[in-house]
Amino acid sequence: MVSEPIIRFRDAAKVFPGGRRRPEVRAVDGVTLDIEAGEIFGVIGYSGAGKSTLVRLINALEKTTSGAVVVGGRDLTGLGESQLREVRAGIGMIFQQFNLLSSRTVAGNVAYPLEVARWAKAEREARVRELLEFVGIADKADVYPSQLSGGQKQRVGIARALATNPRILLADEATSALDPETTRDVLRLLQRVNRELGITVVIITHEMDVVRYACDRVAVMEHGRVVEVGDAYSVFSGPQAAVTQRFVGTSLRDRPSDETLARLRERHPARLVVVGIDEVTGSTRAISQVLRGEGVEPAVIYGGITEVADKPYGSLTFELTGPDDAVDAAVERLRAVTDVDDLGTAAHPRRAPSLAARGRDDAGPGPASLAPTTDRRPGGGPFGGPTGLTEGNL
Ligand SMILES: Nc1ncnc2c1ncn2[C@@H]1O[C@H](COP(=O)(O)OP(=O)(O)OP(=O)(O)O)[C@@H](O)[C@H]1O
Repeated sequence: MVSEPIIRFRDAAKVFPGGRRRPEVRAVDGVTLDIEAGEIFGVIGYSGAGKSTLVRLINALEKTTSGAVVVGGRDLTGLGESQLREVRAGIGMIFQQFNLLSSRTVAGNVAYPLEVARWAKAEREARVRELLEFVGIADKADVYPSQLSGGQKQRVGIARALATNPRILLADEATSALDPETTRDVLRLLQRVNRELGITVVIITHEMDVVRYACDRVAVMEHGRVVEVGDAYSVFSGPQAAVTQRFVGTSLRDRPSDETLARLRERHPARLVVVGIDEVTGSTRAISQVLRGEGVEPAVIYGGITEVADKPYGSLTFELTGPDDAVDAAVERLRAVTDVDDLGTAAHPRRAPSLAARGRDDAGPGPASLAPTTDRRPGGGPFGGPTGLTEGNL
């Protein structure tokens, strides 16, 4: 039997009414989306896209103005406050700013929801110990939050969110205040929460690397709408919506910008081609075999390959040196195995249309409000990112 999705949005909308000077805001605008039990689901979008509002509809911190949100089979529309409390009891949440109680110790913070739920003291203490072990900070039980690092604070946040055995954990920009290494640690912990405890995790983020590293599926949001949804690999290896292409571009930076290309042409005047790398058609092995043809000398001069959902993705820019007809034949052979953007030669440059859209190293940083935590140096995503084959190290 196929189980019902644990979270369903049915044409859900949340409109914040305008005032005398403010227009109304359609923060969530007609979202239809299923999140399956047991998955790690990412919601990605730039600031103001409606991610936080969407996630607040799940635990009924906001109510839909139209449409429906169904959680664990219960339509939240029309539920009374006591029924909503029951639904909320099955949902944990963690935040960017951790939201810990500064006057309580680590153990006191984790115990708090158990006190509210009236657990007996002995059971409470045992549960707190178990949770602190699970998140790896048992030695900090008696310490106050101010004495903890960001990563440790988020571990406390996770332990607290798990205290009452929720089925769903919502993580709203939970790693945005953390450095790349700590981000990875916290995402690994969320993966353990998912795999070992069977909890459905919903991660809200503006960083593609977070989705790339941790999520099974992803929804891309813009202006309150879900513009693209699917498994993380398909969405990021073949981005359809312009906003998704921007996320891929700012994260990977595997393709040369116009400026970089001009510099590359000075040093590499022969035929340049950008060759797509993916797990199916454009494997590096297939590409190497194709290029081993007669009379052509290939050299990698730019590029980046990264992993999306454990599968390779990116592109390499080659300079192909040799007689024109041999190079033409090599380009045709390449086209048979993968996507190719033919940039021509320094003497006869060609502008590849697909370069305009995807993955250029000058792809804009996004709106000014895009948090500056993403390391945008070529080859250096928050997690080390692509393999870093860029101009500088060739
Ligand atoms: N309580 C509110 N009243 C009025 N407008 C709101 C309210 N909450 C959110 N909005 C507006 O709804 C839109 C979506 O906001 P939301 O916080 O959901 O976006 P987001 O994608 O989470 O962005 P961020 O990461 O910056 O929080 C924004 O234009 C925001 O100003």
